[in-house]
Amino acid sequence: MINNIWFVIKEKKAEFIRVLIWEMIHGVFVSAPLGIVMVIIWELFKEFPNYQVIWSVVAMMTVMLLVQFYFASKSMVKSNEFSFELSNWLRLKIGNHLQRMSMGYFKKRDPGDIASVVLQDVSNFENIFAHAIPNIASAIFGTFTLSIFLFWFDWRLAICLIVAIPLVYPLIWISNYLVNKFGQKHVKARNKTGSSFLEYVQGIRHLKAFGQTGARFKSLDQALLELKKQSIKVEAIPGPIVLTASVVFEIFFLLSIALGLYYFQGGSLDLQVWIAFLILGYALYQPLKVLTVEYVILRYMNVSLSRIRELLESPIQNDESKPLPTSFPIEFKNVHFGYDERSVLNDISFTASQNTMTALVGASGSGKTTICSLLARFWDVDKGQITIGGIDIRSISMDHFYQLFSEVFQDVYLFDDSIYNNVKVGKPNATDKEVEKVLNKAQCMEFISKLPEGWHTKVGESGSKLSGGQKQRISIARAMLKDAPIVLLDEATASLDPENEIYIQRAIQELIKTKTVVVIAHKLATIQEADQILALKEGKIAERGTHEELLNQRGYYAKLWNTQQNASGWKFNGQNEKSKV
Ligand SMILES: Nc1ncnc2c1ncn2[C@@H]1O[C@H](COP(=O)(O)OP(=O)(O)OP(=O)(O)O)[C@@H](O)[C@H]1O
Repeated sequence: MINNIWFVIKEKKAEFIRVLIWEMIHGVFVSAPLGIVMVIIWELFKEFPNYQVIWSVVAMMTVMLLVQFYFASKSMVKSNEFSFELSNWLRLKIGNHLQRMSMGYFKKRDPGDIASVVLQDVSNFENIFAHAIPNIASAIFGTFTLSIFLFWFDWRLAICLIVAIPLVYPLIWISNYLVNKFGQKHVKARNKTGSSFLEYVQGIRHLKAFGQTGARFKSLDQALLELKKQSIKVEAIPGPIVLTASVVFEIFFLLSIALGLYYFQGGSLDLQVWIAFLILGYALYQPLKVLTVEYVILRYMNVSLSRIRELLESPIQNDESKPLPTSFPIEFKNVHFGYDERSVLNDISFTASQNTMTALVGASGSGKTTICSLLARFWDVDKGQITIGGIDIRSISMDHFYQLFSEVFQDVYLFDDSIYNNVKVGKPNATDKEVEKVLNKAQCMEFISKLPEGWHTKVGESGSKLSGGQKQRISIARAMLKDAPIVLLDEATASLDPENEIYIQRAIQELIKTKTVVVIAHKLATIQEADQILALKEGKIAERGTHEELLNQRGYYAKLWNTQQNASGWKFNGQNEKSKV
C-alpha cells in the first residue's frame, strides 16, 4: 500500500511530507495536555499543594490549547488544500498519460472503466490525503505522546496497556484480506453499473426504435443489484473488525485497572499514578480505535490506488525527440500489423510523394482504415517501418507528430460549443479573418448565415444541431485552419446527398491543395484524379497505379470500378428491383 502511495505521488513527496509533519504536530498537541493535566493531580495529592505550580500548569494548558487549535486548523486546511491540488494534478497526469498510449489500450479496456479510474478512484485517492492519512498520522502521534507519559509514570502498567496494540494485528491482517477481496468485487460491480448506464443512455434512441428498452433495462437493473450487494458487503467489513479491536482494548484497560489495584495494595504504586492511568489509559485507546477504522478505509482505498498505478504503468508510445521532418513524403516499408493474433496487413510497402494524392480502395475489411490508423499512430506497426520525410514516425515526439496531420473522418467530432470555437480548435491563436476565410473556403458560410447567431451558434453535443454534411464542412474548415502538411481523408463523402457532396468535394479540393493526401474512398469516381491508387485485397496491395493504368490492367480495380458503375444504376422503385436509370 505504501508502495502504491509512493508510486502515485512520487513527484509530490516533499509536499506530502510537509503536510504530514503538520498532522504529526497536531497529534502531539491533542494528547500532550492530557499528560500535563496529571501534574495538577500530583500536586493536589501532596500534603501541602503548591498552588503556584497548579496555576502555572493551567496557564501552560491554556497556551497548549491555543497552539492545538492553531495546528488543528492549519493541518486541516493544509491537508485539504494538498488533497484537492493532488487529485487535480493526478487527473492531469493520467490525462497526459492516456494521450500517449496507443489506441490498442482503449479498444481493449472499457471506456467506462477508464472514466471510473479518473473520477471515482481519484476521488478515493483525494480522500486518502484529505482524511485517512491525516487522521492516521494524528492518531499515531497522539498515541505515541500519551505512551511517553504513561511510561514515565509507571512502565509496568504502560506495558500492560501497550501490549494490546500488537494483539490487534491479526485483525488488521484479516481486514486486509477481506477488504482486498470485497473491494475488488465492489469496484468491478461499480464499473459494470457505470458502463451499463452509459450504454443504456447512449443507445436509448436505438433501444426505443427496436422496442428493447425493457430488456436492456433488465441488465442495468441486475448491475445495480450486484452493486448494492457488494456495497453492503464492503461497508460491513469494518464493523466487526473495529468492534473486536474495541473489545480487545477494553479488556486490556480492565486488566491495567486490576494490575494497578494489585500494585497499589502491594504498596508499589502511588494513588495519584493509579488515577493517572485510569484517565490516560482510557484516553490512549481512543486514537487507536480511530486508527483501526481509518486503516480499514485506507485498505479499501488501496484498491483504487492499485488501479491508478496500473493505468499509469501501462506502456506509452515511444516519443523521443529526434530531428523533425522537414519534408513530408510518406513511406510504408514492409509493414505488418494485426489487432490481436489475427494478421490484418501483410507486407505493405508504398511511397506517397509530397503533395500528391494516394487513394486506398478495396472491399470492406481489406485494411484501408488500418493503414490510416497506423499512419496516424493510433497503433504502432508490428513489423516494418513508416517514415515521414525519411524519419520513423515512432521517433517523432507526439506533440510534434500531431501537428503534421489534418484528419477529416466520416465520424465528425464537434465540441458542444460555437461553430467559431470548433473551427478554432485547428489553430487556437487564429484571427477572426482567418476563421472567416476557411469557413468560406469550406462552403460553410451559406448555412452559417441562416443560423440565428451566425458562427456563434452552439452546435449542441457532438454537433447534434447540425446536419451530417454541415458537420463535415466544419471539420474541413478546422483542418484548413490547422494547415498541416499531411491530410488524411476517410470516406468523407460516403453518406451524403448530392448537393452536400458537391459542397464537400469543393471544400476538400481547397483543403488538399499542396498537401500530401491519403484518402480512403468507397466511391471510386471521386479519386479518378489521384496520383496513385492502391487497391487492397485481404490486407495486401493487390494492384497499384493511376485510374487509367488500373482500368487497363482489367484486374481487381477494374472489377471494383465496373461493379460501382453498375451499382450506380440501382434504383429503388418500391420492390427493390434493379433497373438501369
Ligand atoms: N479495433 C479492431 N480490433 C480488431 N479487429 C479490427 C479492428 N479494427 C478493424 N479490425 C479488423 O481488421 C480488418 C481490416 O479492417 P479495416 O477497418 O482496416 O478495413 P477497411 O478496409 O477500412 O474496411 P471498411 O471499408 O469497411 O471501413 C477487418 O477484418 C476488421 O474486422
